[in-house]
Amino acid sequence: MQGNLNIRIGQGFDVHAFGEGDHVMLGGVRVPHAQGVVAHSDGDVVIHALCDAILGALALGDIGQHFPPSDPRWKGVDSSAFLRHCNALARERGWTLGNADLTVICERPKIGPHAQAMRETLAATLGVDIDAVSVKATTSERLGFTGRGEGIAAQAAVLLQSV
Ligand SMILES: Nc1ccn([C@@H]2O[C@H](COP(=O)(O)O)[C@@H](O)[C@H]2O)c(=O)n1
Ligand SMILES: C[C@@]1(CO)OP(=O)(O)OP(=O)(O)OC[C@H]1O
Repeated sequence: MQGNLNIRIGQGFDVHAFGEGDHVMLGGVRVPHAQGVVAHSDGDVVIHALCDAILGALALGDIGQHFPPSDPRWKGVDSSAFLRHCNALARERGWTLGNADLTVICERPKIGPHAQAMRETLAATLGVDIDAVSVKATTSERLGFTGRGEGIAAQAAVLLQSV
């Protein structure tokens, strides 16, 4: 028996096309790369997928409804602000992040060397222990848009638990 423990799950997915630039923001970490991404904000696919997972668990829509791409306030903004907002929505409703499991899908850049920094940064932004945040990566074996190096994708799964 779980007693009075309430839990919610959520999942999120995001994609950005590669474009001009010399780095990509991933999980709040600046990762050097031969290209940047095309986005209204800083284009952090990891944080965007994580925000959508949290919003999904709360049944509160998606990131584009909270931060419309048509709104100039979000132009070039650090996506950590979106994550703090989604985390606050959860806390206000009596939920805390149990854990988040994140997967980055791209051929390049290599994520492994940056995964620990992403975990630390995301855990600090969310106010949770680093053990609650997992960052994984996979190529798509050169198949599809990620395989051709046209863009980068991220998936997120979260569990929220009642405080
Ligand atoms: N952008 C990426 C993609 C993958 N990795 C790591 O490489 C390992 C092998 O990836 P496969 O797609 O061949 O399964 C895997 O363990 C990933 O952690 C990476 O660091 N960056
Ligand atoms: C983050 C927002 C902010 O306007 O824009 P983008 O940076 O383009 O990213 P996307 O993943 O398309 O999510 C929609 C928007 O909420």
